[in-house]
Amino acid sequence: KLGMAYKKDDNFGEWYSEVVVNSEMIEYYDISGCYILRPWAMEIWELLKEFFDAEIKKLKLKPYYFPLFVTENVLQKEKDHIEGFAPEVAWVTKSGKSDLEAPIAIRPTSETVMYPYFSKWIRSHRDLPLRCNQWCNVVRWEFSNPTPFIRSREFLWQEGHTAFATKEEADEEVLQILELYRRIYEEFLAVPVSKGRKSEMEKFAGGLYTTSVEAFIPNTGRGIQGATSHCLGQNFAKMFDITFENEKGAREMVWQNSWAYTTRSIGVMVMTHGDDKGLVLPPRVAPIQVIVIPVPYKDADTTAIKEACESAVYTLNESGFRADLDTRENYSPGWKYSHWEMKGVPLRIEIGPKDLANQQVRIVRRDNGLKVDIPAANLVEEVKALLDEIQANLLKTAKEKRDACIEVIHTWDEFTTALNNKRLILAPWCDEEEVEKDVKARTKGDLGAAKTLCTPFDQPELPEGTLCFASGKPAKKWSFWGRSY
Ligand SMILES: O=C1CCCN[C@@H]1CCCn1cnc2cc(F)c(F)cc2c1=O
Ligand SMILES: [Mg+2]
Repeated sequence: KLGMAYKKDDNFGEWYSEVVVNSEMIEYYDISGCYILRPWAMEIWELLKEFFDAEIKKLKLKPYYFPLFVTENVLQKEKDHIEGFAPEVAWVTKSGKSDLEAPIAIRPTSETVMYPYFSKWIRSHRDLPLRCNQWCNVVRWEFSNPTPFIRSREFLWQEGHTAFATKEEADEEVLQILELYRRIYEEFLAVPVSKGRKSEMEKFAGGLYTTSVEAFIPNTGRGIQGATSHCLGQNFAKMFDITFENEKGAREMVWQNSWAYTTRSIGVMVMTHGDDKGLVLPPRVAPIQVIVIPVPYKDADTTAIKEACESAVYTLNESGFRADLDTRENYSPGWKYSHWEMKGVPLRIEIGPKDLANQQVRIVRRDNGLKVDIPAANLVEEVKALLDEIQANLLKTAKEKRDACIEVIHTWDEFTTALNNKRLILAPWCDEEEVEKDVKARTKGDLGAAKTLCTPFDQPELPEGTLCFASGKPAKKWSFWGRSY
């Protein structure tokens, strides 16, 4: 079956589920909250990984792989930050018919797995910095509505865990990694994000401070955390006794960071760019950037047409583009156009008898549907220019749409109105946690409460005497507020 049953602006949830399945990214699985990631998704994950891995190698990160399992007592070690998460932890309690001596947890994150060994490996300042990254899956048995890529009980991520002798080094790396996350979203996924700091209430409880890149989904009016980079301070060093002998022979605790992005990033891209024909892929993450389709005619030279298609694909691949051709005899050109539009391929090239005769090809853009006939001789430069333009256009369009959703407010009434209008709210705040809790309580509802998303590093001017929208106390900063995923 071709074409979408749901429209993005009419029924976003159904539209999204249909797009991820029809584009062959996701297959639903018989365990709720678990999904099969098919090649069209995994190839995107691998393109992102290729970029990120190369960048963190420049920052001297080393690849590790730690076990999937954590013992109960080790997991419970970090009491306060775990107890809030306890319901999400998945446990192995049996092997075969027999019970295990003690239940074993499946990692929901790897601090407690790694840090006992950081304590063992770090003795002297010469052992620092320690820079560890692992690509793996994690399991969090969440109960809120599961959504492919966005909220699943198992997901793929990279988790970086580093240790430094000084806070300055840790602070610097937190921001270096956050910039890589911004690049993942804006330069690859063409999704605009805001860099900022989480509030004391929203930060990782086990850490010192949390920074994040925040995206926004206009259709639902919800913010979504794109990635996160924490400075853990010396909290985990204290808990796991991770100390080093400094140059003067004195013992000190290390300063640590941890940071991650996940397969959720793919879902944010789908939600941002998809339309009523299906997926729309930014070229830099498109597994196929150009699909070439022969358009045979009753008495035309089908062999010559096919050869022209093959040579176009060859030329594009030789020039470093991900091009492919669809010569399946059992599907019509029209069917193929819809199929590859559903899969979000940025450019389609059609070659028929007329194109052959005129030594040209017809190129069709997926993002805006524009068709251009170009001389076959200019194929590579035209394709490059079009792909670059599509990449830039997708980010620009998404940024304009997101910015159009931002509403600056100054009073409680303006806040609640903006919230009901699915806006991304920018509000002056007194930075008091009690007020944050109060806003959550006052906005409770079946759509979820409003919360702070982040305090953007890029702060607008805060005029003297500006009051907090919720408490009326002197405002200290501008923060993004809204409902979230
Ligand atoms: O967010 C990151 C980046 C990568 C490494 N971890 C940090 C903090 C993760 C915060 N977090 C998040 N979720 C959790 C869920 C659990 F079931 C659990 F036991 C613990 C946690 C938990 O610690
Ligand atoms: Mg969670």
